[in-house]
Amino acid sequence: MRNTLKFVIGNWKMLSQQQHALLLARDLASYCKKQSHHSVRTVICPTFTQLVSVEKIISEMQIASDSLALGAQDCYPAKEGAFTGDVSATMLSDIGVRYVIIGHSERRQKHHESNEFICEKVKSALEAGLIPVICIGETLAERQEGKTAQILEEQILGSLPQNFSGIIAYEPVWAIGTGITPTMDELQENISIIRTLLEKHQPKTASQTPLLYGGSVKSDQSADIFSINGVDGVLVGGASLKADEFIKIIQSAPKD
Ligand SMILES: O=C(CO)COP(=O)(O)O
Repeated sequence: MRNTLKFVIGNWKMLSQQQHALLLARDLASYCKKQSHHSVRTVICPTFTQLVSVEKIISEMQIASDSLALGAQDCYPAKEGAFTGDVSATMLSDIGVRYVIIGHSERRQKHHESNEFICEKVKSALEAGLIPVICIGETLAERQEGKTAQILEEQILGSLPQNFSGIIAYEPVWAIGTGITPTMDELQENISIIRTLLEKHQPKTASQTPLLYGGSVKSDQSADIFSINGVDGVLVGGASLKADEFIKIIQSAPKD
């Protein structure tokens, strides 16, 4: 899977109002319907309240799921129960969601999510048949203290269950929403560190694990990011909310 398939995942965060979300989904679905190759998989992750209507658009337009798929931004690690305000992975799967972002730094920081809690979410997503997209990455302070490799190792060790199967997104916290991206050298170095850590801690599945980059990805540098050895895709925030910009990013992915 790693060598050929490229992922372009749009994380809409809590940034899309309903009307905008529906228009965006329609535009992206029309583009993906015309795509003749299936070596690029686009995944869009609207907020919970928009999942059903976006799923309806994708299914009514009969888009092949290997071209455009639906993702959620989080899930709770229990099948059901008295968890006010939460949504389980099974509930997401039941409405046609196929991917779920887990452990985004905005949740790690603003909702105080620990690696252990994230690991429970990953397990529940896998049990529900969803493909988890686990976010890892260092803060600016950790980077400045030279702790990047240590933090990445702690996150990989703590957030991933044994024989993990899913996707990893490297999102340096200081690059999210700031317009700043790592230099290509720094990105190459950190991608290599993550690959080595995966081989060490997840020896059975590391070679099959797609590794994405996220953090201020725009269409003018996405081709460079794709050209980095070991990068299998991008996780896009702000730029995924504009159809033309996001489509340019999809187009910049190498096609086999
Ligand atoms: O957090 C991100 C994707 O999950 C990145 O967001 P931006 O692309 O807006 O920096």
